[in-house]
Amino acid sequence: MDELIKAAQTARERAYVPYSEFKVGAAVVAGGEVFTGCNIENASYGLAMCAERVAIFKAVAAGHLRLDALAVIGDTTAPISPCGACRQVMAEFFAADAPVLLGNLAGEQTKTTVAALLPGAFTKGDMQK
Ligand SMILES: O=c1ccn([C@H]2C[C@H](O)[C@@H](CO)O2)c(=O)[nH]1
Ligand SMILES: [Zn+2]
Repeated sequence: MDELIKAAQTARERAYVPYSEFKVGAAVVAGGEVFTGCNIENASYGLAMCAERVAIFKAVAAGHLRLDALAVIGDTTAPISPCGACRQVMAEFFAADAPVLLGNLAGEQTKTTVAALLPGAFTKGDMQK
C-alpha cells in the first residue's frame, strides 16, 4: 500500500492547478496494474476534474470494470477527504469493502473503504426493472 501512495504522490506533481494551486494525486490498482491521476482544472472553474476520477477513468478506459484499491494524497492537514462526486464514482467500480488509502504530505495515512466513504451509495442493484 505504501507503493500505491508513492505512485499517487508522483502523479500529484503533474496536477494542472493554476486556479486553486491545490495539487492532488491518486493511484488505482486494477488487474495487477497501477493507473495514476492528478487533478486538472479549467478556466471555466466548474470543469475541474479530481485526481481520483482521472485515475479511475483511466483504469476503466483500459478495460478494467472492477478496481481493487485506491490511494489519494494532497497537501492537507489531515489525510485528504475525497469529494462526494468521487465517492459515488468509487461506488460504481470498486467493491464496497475495497481499501482506500488517504494521505497527506506530512506522511499521515488513513485506511478506509469505499462503503465507509459513502454509506448507502446508489448503485446498479438499486434499480428495479
Ligand atoms: O479529493 C480531492 C479534493 C479536491 N480535488 C481537486 C479539485 C480541484 O482541482 C482542487 C480544489 O478543490 O482539488 C481533488 O482532485 N481531489
Ligand atoms: Zn472528487
